[in-house]
Amino acid sequence: MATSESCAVETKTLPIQLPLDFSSIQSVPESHAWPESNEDQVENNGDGSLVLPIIDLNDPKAMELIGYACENWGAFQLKNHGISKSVIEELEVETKRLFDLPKEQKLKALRSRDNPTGYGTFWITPFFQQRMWQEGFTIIASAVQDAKKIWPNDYQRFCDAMKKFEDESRVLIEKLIHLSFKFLGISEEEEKNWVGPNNHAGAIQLNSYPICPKPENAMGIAPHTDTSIFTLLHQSQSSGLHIFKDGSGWFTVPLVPDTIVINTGDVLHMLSNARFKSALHKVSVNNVKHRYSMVYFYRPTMDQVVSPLVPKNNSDEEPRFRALTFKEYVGIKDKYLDKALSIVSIKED
Ligand SMILES: O=C(O)CCC(=O)C(=O)O
Ligand SMILES: [Fe+2]
Repeated sequence: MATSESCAVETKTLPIQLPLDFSSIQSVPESHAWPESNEDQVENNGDGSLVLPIIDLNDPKAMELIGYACENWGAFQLKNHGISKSVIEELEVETKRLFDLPKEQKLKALRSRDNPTGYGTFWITPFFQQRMWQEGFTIIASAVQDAKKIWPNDYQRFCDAMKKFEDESRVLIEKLIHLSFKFLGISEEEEKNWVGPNNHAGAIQLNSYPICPKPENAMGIAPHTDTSIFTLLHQSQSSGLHIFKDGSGWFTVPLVPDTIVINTGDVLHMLSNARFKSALHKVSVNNVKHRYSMVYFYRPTMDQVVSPLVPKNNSDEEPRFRALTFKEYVGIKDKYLDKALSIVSIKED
């Protein structure tokens, strides 16, 4: 991974808020009550007519299928993704070991204004009045520093599990970049600027959603898009991720054994000149199972310039976004959240 300076997931300007001590909670407190959270949570795929694509990476048509999914959904579930079962198992064990600790223990690695890594609430929390039913742990570059604060003598297995997850995730995402760039007609020469150790920054986000006494009144994570190129996500124990499809509404991403969820983020949306969606997604909670998710974000480095790559191959198409460094985009997103993409878009006269 790159240095922490070059891939902050969290902002340095927003206030730090403490997660709730879920272990002692019997009801949803006022601070965490979302009266309307479920009003728009209608299932649209109940009749099975339209479901998030499940793609086999070994399919000879994988490139077209991935391109089609990115254009229409901004997301898909992937089979034969190459992330080993043992890596996922260790990741689950270590994530659970972390979040099962008493709150005081986790607070030893609480994020601060100057350090965007470690334990805390989801980064969009300050944008909402109500709080979310979630606690998280962010890893940038290396987990060692934060893990040592929590387990001074027993941090290595946590760090090893995270490193293996990151290494295999990176390999997979670079394959997906190759296929999706090819689909978009972006040259292999250009692709070299977006892959490899010096041209990306990775981050891991571990999320825990404890059992909630009144899930219809709570929100796991509020709707947002990721700032990444691609995001890779493993949902553990229970489904709960929902993706918004234009013209149709919210879809639940079911738990499908041996698949991993992939979604496109804001940067790929911009690179593709808005041909690929940046998937709007949110998380619901439940009253039966403690849910966990383990997420890997593949992002550019802070100094990389993001601008639409497609028009270079197609002179008829006007760029829809202005060129800016990734650092500038992260700053805009930290300030304006869901308005960020429209702020950097070039308005038609
Ligand atoms: O828990 C999930 O399924 C989604 C998490 C998420 O959206 C994120 O970490 O950005
Ligand atoms: Fe997300």
